[in-house]
Amino acid sequence: MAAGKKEFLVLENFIGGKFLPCNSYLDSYDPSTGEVYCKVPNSGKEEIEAAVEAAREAFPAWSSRSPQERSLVLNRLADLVEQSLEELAQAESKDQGKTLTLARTMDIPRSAQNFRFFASSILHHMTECTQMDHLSCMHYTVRTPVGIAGLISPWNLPLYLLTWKIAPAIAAGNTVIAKPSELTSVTAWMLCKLLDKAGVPPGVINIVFGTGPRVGEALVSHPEVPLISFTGSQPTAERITQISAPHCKKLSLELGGKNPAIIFEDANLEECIPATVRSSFANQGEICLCTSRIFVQRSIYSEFLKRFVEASKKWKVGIPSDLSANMGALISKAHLEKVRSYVRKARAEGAQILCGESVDQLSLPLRNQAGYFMLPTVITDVKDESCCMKEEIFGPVTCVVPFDSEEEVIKRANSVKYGLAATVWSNNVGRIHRVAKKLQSGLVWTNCWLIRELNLPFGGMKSSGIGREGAKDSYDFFTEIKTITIKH
Ligand SMILES: NC(=O)C1=CN([C@@H]2O[C@H](COP(=O)(O)OP(=O)(O)OC[C@H]3O[C@@H](n4cnc5c(N)ncnc54)[C@H](O)[C@@H]3O)[C@@H](O)[C@H]2O)C=CC1
Ligand SMILES: N/C(=C\C=C\C(=O)O)C(=O)O
Repeated sequence: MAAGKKEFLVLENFIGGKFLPCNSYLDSYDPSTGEVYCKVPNSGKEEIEAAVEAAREAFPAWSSRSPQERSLVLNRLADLVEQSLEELAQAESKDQGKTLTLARTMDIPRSAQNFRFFASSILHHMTECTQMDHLSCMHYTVRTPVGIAGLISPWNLPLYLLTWKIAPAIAAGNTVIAKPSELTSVTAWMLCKLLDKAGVPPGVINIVFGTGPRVGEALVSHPEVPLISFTGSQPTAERITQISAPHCKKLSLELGGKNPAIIFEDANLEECIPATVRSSFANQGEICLCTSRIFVQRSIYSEFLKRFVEASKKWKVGIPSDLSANMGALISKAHLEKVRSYVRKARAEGAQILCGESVDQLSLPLRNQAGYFMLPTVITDVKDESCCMKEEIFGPVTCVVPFDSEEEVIKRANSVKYGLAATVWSNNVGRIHRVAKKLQSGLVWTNCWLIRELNLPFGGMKSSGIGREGAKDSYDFFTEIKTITIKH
């Protein structure tokens, strides 16, 4: 390398158990500095063809292994991810912009847990049997892996969401072709280095890097990939649905949210305020489960707002390696501009910006001043019809509005196209059950946020997606069911 010339981390595709270079590469940025630091393969149809061939060859042997044998491999992968926790967390934080603390305590531990969880749950599935004695018949169901699974994941929780798809797919006996987001590909590439040691045979997990329109569409439209699991935005899901429709592919779509927090006057504000700050701003607000509409009962509205703004101002934005930071950088310049534009639109509509963007000053070290940082921003005096109350912003921006009655708040909470996650804060158990049941939301957390039970269904209603993931739901999705009738 010539003096003064910058060295980049150069990723390679992983196909058939081998790292393979690509003809062209994409720039990948460090969100905390705005500088290019990594080159990501810009793959296309050719690489998908090679991956399909490898996955097709690996399928008969892998799908014939017993669940116990596959479970051992998944457990070894979990061990290896845990052993590489620090290295993976450092890489995830640099690549995505999230704090090192969050990558260490949430992203990477959960990635290991995904493998360990499905290593266990695959051992416990049962099928059904019924009898028709009057016809001397019995009927039973069998489940078989679907084949080659196409897995497409986003940039907000890169390894966490990728492994949430890979683990159940291979546990059920499928082989996979995964396409991580082109914005955050590094930890997926690092995972490939662990596969051989874990005993994953060549071709069982193939990872192909590149953009959605090029390599993503080549994967989705491939006739030999009968199943697509996708997490990302609603417009991309629409496109995937269109492309896969002629092939009648199985689809699981985990999409966005416009998640309400409903705070009744009997809520414990000591617990509710810090939890709602976290649910609004964790991971820079870049989690599909983040709160972005806070409905507060009028009798406690002023007190809540004052305390919530105070707490939001203490949610520290810092460089990702700063262990005292609560929030790092947003994913990209384009995304930062998009999130900021919502704050400008709110102001133009007459809303008040109580803290954050355009109100407070962000202080950053010199080398991070071109990074994609933004302060946690709280908006009020905003109408339910405003785009800030309707559209997914996917950044550190949350709106706080008052409400009067239970009936009214349910109606308003349900008045958006999304239906992913809600939180309800109250000490009245009857009210909690009533409200939770009436909310159009795949997940409702009461008096808490983001406590995950991986056994139970995860997914959204309305434009938040199709299908559910979890122990039984993922098994159902990644297998085909057949009913067999025996006359005896
Ligand atoms: N889980 C969620 O709710 C997420 C929501 N978003 C939302 O989406 C917005 C845009 O973010 P993007 O990164 O552009 O999300 P996206 O939905 O475009 O990207 C997600 C994944 O889909 C792939 N992809 C994109 N176009 C594709 C296509 N035509 N065919 C196949 N794969 C394709 C991408 O390469 C990436 O791997 C964000 O501002 C946010 O509002 C983004 C990421 C996650
Ligand atoms: N799908 C997303 C988050 C999932 C979290 C979980 O399974 O615990 C997302 O942010 O896109």
